[in-house]
Amino acid sequence: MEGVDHLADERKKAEFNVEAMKIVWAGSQHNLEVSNRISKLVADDPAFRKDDRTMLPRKELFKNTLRKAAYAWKRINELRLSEEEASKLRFYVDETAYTDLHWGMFIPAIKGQGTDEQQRKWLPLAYKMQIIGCYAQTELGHGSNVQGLETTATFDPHTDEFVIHSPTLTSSKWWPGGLGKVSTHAVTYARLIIDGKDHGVHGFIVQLRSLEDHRPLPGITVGDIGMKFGNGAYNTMDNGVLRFDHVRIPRNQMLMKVSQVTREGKYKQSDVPRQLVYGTMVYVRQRIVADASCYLSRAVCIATRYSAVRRQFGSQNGGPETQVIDYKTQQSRLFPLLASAYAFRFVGEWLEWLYTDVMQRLQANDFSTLPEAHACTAGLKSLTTSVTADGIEECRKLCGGHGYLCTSGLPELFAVYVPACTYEGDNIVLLLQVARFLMKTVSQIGTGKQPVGTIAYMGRIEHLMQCRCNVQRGFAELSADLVEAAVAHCQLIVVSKFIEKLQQDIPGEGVKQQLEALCGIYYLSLLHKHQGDFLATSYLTPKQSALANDQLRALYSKVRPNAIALVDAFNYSDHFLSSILGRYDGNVYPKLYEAAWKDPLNESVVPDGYHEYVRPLLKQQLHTARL
Ligand SMILES: CCCCCCCCCC/C=C\C/C=C/C(=O)SCCNC(=O)CCNC(=O)[C@H](O)C(C)(C)COP(=O)(O)OP(=O)(O)OC[C@H]1O[C@@H](n2cnc3c(N)ncnc32)[C@H](O)[C@@H]1OP(=O)(O)O
Ligand SMILES: Cc1cc2nc3c(=O)[nH]c(=O)nc-3n(C[C@H](O)[C@H](O)[C@H](O)COP(=O)(O)OP(=O)(O)OC[C@H]3O[C@@H](n4cnc5c(N)ncnc54)[C@H](O)[C@@H]3O)c2cc1C
Repeated sequence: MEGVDHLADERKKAEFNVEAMKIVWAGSQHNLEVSNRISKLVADDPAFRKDDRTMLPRKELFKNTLRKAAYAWKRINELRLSEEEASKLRFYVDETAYTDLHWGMFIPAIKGQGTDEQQRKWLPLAYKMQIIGCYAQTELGHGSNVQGLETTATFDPHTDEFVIHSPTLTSSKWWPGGLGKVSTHAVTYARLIIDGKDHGVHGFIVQLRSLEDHRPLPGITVGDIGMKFGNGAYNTMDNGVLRFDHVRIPRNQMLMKVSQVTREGKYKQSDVPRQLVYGTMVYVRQRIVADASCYLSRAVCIATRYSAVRRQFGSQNGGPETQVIDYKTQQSRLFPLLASAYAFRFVGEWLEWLYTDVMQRLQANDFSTLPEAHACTAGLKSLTTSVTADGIEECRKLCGGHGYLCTSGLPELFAVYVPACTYEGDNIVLLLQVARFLMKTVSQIGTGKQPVGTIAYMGRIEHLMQCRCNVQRGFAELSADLVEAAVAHCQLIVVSKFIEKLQQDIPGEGVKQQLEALCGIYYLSLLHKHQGDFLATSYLTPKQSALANDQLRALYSKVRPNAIALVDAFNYSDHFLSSILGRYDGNVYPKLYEAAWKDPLNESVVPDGYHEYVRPLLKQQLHTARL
């Protein structure tokens, strides 16, 4: 019934202060306040309706996204929202759009790789959205292999310009978000050619479309690459294709913080690592880790609330059937994901600190932690997006048949999220980077260079030092095993940061105890999943492994009465969750039934097509029956 909280009894079971946990999840009282205010602003505004997305044809869907982005920008300016509040508003609008790349990559690329003069010129235009940018790196023929990109930027000393060109079909830029129909400019990655010499991949600001009539500029061929996975989902984004036919740009539009080209055509490499040209990807990868905890927590919130509402089997003497959340199988699938959502939240906070620290060190020309930052951002992006994508799908399955309905919110959540395993770096390619970092660390053990930070534990690998085995032995041959080692390394980082979080002062009655239980579930579920490795290497005895499993089950029982309160602490509105199964009030069945009749297919009792295609069939069958 309307107005009744069908989960009230569950909420009464909570053994901790939910409001205090909301602050832990938000990161601070201030963050919680801003989230509450902006989330309500969006939820209360019908202009931000999103329950129709999966039913709109693509052109209508995309125009609707443009409308929402323009309206959001209007509200941001009317309300004079800060950058933090504006970012929160785009988050709660919850619709992938060209603005993600304008704010999330185009601007960071200029800030990270542009000179002060270039930043002064371009950032004010971008902040006012007087230009709209995208990040055009990937090509039809190359994405992972950045050094294999084919687009060229040839310096012309006669005109002091670069000539940007797409020499082959495979050099066509392909995938950049916002490129297909909206962006007026791109940070484009191309091979710098001076006097016939190839200096490798560098970033260039290139205008693509007229600021007067939005038509492509001379030499520019640009469009959308077509429909992607799922209805609605990522089809609100205009991922594009772009070709250059000898497009000329001024020399000062090469991003020159990392390296420069003088008027005379002399190439100068600053005394900074060339990898800083990859800096924008590192920035986004660390943000994607925080993003993963948001997506995973949304799916877990839906599946947990529905698991408490859903009853199936187990009725005693006509009493109520058993809540499916009480089945140990349901708990063993759901609670590790709940624990992972919290774990990723905390490792995301730490990674943001690591990234900020590296950026501050770069200011002082201290590049000592850049390799660790690359390995951590690459590895944790890979780990958290893989677990989150698989976790959203598991949450769909945890909801049985109703999880497959669009009104559950889970199919679209999965379709929107799953490319995160690929963009900003294919997850396996990134894990290979971590593996390379680990092997390099091992090769340095015994040379006096003690591992520190997240690899400090490797300093204790005595046996590797003694055998001095050829650590470079067949990296390619052993790469699958090395990828598993990389995953384990990243999981250790997540566990370590969860434990470090618990060592902080955490206010609120019972809050720390709940987080300790979730931390235990996180690492014991990993131990259970990988117990073969621990047993094979004698790190665990069979008895210890059995004890760990017993403790894991005991922790499930400890979390069970708090499960609903633990997902309430995510503080997601019904609008943001956009899920009948995940409604705060648990009023699922009446709302599912109500929603079904709103489907366009039910606008007519007899479906279009009956008279052309069904009735003749029936009549034919009737005729046969008479024979
Ligand atoms: C609340 C809101 C949150 C919002 C969240 C944000 C969400 C926004 C997402 C929007 C959606 C989509 C956007 C998507 C954008 C994109 O996909 S952009 C394109 C991304 N492409 C990639 O990631 C390509 C992946 N490939 C690479 O990174 C490199 O090519 C690779 C690292 C694989 C290989 O590098 P190479 O230079 O070829 O060579 P290698 O020999 O391997 O490395 C040499 C050396 O350099 C070190 N290295 C490599 N990369 C980095 C780096 N990024 N930083 C620092 N150091 C780096 C490497 O470790 C080697 O060092 P060594 O000492 O010699 O071992
Ligand atoms: C939704 C979406 C949005 C995107 N947005 C942007 C954007 O805004 N800007 C942009 O520039 N790009 C963007 N991209 C492109 C994205 O960055 C690339 O698709 C991604 O980096 C993967 O590269 P790839 O497609 O070349 O994959 P590939 O590298 O071709 O991967 C194919 C397979 O090969 C494997 N593989 C590749 N190399 C190795 C190796 N050395 N060893 C072992 N296995 C290997 C991979 O693991 C994978 O299994 C986007 C992509 C998507 C899906």
